[in-house]
Amino acid sequence: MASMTRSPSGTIPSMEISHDQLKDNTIVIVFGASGDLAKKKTYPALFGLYRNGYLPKDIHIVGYARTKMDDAEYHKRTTGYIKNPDNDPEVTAKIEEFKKLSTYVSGGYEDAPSFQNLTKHLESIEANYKGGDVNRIFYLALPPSVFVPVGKHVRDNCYSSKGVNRIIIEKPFGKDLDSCRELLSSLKQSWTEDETFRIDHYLGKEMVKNILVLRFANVAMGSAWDKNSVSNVQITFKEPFGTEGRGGYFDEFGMIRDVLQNHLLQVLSILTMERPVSFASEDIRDEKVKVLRCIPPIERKDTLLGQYVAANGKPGYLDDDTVPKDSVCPTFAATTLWINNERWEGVPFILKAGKALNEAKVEIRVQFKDVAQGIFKDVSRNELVMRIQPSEAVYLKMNTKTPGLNFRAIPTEMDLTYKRRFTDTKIPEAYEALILDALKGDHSNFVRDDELDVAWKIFTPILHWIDGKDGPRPKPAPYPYGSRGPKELDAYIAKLGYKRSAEEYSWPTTSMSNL
Ligand SMILES: NC(=O)C1=CN([C@@H]2O[C@H](COP(=O)(O)OP(=O)(O)OC[C@H]3O[C@@H](n4cnc5c(N)ncnc54)[C@H](OP(=O)(O)O)[C@@H]3O)[C@@H](O)[C@H]2O)C=CC1
Ligand SMILES: O=C1O[C@H](COP(=O)(O)O)[C@@H](O)[C@H](O)[C@H]1O
Repeated sequence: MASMTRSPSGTIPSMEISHDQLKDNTIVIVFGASGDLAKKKTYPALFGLYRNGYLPKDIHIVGYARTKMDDAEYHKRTTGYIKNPDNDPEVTAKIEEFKKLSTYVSGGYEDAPSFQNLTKHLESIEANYKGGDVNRIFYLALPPSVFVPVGKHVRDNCYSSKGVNRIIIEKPFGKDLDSCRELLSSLKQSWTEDETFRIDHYLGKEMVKNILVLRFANVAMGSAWDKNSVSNVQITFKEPFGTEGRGGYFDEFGMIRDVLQNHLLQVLSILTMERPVSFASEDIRDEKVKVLRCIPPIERKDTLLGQYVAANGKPGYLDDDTVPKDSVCPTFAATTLWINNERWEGVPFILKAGKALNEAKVEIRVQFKDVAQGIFKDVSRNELVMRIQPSEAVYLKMNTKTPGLNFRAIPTEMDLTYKRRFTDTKIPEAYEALILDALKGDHSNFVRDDELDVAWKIFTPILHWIDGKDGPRPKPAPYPYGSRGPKELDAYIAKLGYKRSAEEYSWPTTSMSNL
């Protein structure tokens, strides 16, 4: 458990690690090493930690999957996404070092002998470790359908008898409330809560972590943080690419399970929870669960679904060979959540996410209420925007007098763009931060089982409707690849009280000659 200390500045508390931190004799085993997550995020994050000296001494990484690959192919796949745009020789040399400590074993997910073979490989590495315990971190970069057999086989066949064992599993944790409960209880038969780390990588993102500080270390922010000041909140996830080649996974899960039910709901819970007693993981997660319990299940009338179609030379969702031709799987979803507590009653929280949209952007937009009418008529509303990615930023849209001899209000902003404000800071990738947390044994930024239970309660009825469990499946509205989403979106948001700026808003500079 983490304990609180004062930072050198004496202002923002910092965390002192008193977890079971792994320092040496540790192997990270990546299951699903042939896959998309492994190549795009897990291995680049492991490399980032290695390069900066954060991994335990004598670390080894063992990839495991069914695909047969030789070492050259394995290293090509797992280092292909490591960024080195200028071919920096120091990075190139580190990549070569990294390859030397990474090996691959091929095997199945359902049969004991495959896992026994993996253990032999682990033991051959550990034979060179100098005395003491040997620690094993099992990272399941796999589809949820194999979490249970892999979790069980690893526990039965690969568990280190003299050292720390930890298992990291990826979202989505099940497909609905019942399957999540089943998944959790099956895994609990093999792994303790302390050994289990359920990743939602949005909890590792810098700006998501910053929400706690922005809210609770700023009196000005705290006092405007409720239904008296806030009109509506939008949490938006936009990706400019489709599901190309991932249809096998995506078509079964859809946009709500892929992003809304986990990433965006986590953001919402931190944005709306009450002040935790401390930064200790259980205190934070207690508050998140409390606020989630105030949210009733989403209603059909509060949901807008979409699916992208071919446009701008790009294929539609149904054109992908891995997708059934008649699929009604939503690749876009907007839903509204209501929090029935004293602070938030009546404020709509609009969660929207889509693939194949016009830009890459994840942001939180808190729109405040209209200013009292009278001397100011039709001035724009204040908005606090927290841009999670790309280019982390927080800006507050405010009205200011136009400079000069007139007396007119125009929208401007107070802007904290990280790149400008923190010029020499490298912001860690979410997976770097989370893998390091797991090595330290810190659960603060991982998902607790009761959080999942309440999260699925909110989403299960709407998902069953979309899955066609209680009637015909709803047909998503088509939207062109590269567009802003279904054409119904603007009306959907406006109905919930969102008002666009009265004046044309130009950011970050305004030319007075255009006014
Ligand atoms: N991709 C991403 O950006 C992100 C993914 N995730 C999560 O990570 C997990 C893995 O995702 P991702 O890497 O994209 O998925 P992949 O489809 O790439 O699967 C990973 C690997 O698992 C094996 N696999 C695939 N399908 C099956 C199956 N039906 N049964 C058994 N094994 C299978 C394959 O390895 P082999 O056949 O060689 O054994 C594959 O290379 C998912 O839970 C996803 O939600 C989370 C965040 C981001
Ligand atoms: O979990 C997932 O997240 C990624 C987006 O992650 P990001 O860190 O790049 O925002 C998404 O593409 C994928 O579909 C989903 O499974």
